[in-house]
Amino acid sequence: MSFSAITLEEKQQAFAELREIKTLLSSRGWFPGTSGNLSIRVGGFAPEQFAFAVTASGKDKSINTPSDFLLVDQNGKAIEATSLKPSAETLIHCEIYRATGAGAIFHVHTVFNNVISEWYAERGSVPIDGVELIKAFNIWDEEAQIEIPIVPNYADIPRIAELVERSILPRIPGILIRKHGICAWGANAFEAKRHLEAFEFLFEYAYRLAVLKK
Ligand SMILES: CSCCC(=O)C(=O)COP(=O)(O)O
Ligand SMILES: [Zn+2]
Repeated sequence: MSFSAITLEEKQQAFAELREIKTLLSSRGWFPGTSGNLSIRVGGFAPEQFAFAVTASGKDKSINTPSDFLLVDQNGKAIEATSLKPSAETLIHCEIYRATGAGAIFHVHTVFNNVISEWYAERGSVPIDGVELIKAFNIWDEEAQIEIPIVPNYADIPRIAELVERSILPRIPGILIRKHGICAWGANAFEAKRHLEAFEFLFEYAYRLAVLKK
């Protein structure tokens, strides 16, 4: 398979966008202990054109270096010669791209997303009722009620990836992995960031409400 369709300019632009979002999210403490990963799609949707830029595995995401990102194909394999390893969770990104046609996927571990995923684990979703920020998902119903899906966490990433793909809900641009973190996506980096921020706001809201109700 040839990826000559991806220009150096496209690659550099995707890496620059990833660097910018990585720096911002890191300043919020959303990549504790090297956790988290980010990706942006490059090229078209035909299998021979499909590729995405993804964070390299195990890096301290609060530091910017010349070797933070690489390009991978639809199966998560590097498409250029590199000593870098793609994120250990790249297969989850592959499945989300396949299922949604997204342009960017951001994954972060926070205390609020971990606690709320455990609190609602048996229900299998986090309920959110009538909160204004649901509109960040382009859901404009009066007093909208949504459920944010939760999947179990496994050591075997392909197992998580398969479950994620099966659990995606059409209106909800994200999925929680239990006691692990959130994957949020969008048509591009701007939208994926908006969705991620809305999820994190809603998780904190749900957490604080649950505490007050106790
Ligand atoms: C110490 S974080 C454990 C792995 C993980 O959940 C994660 O998000 C980071 O993995 P990566 O390979 O993308 O660095
Ligand atoms: Zn993770």
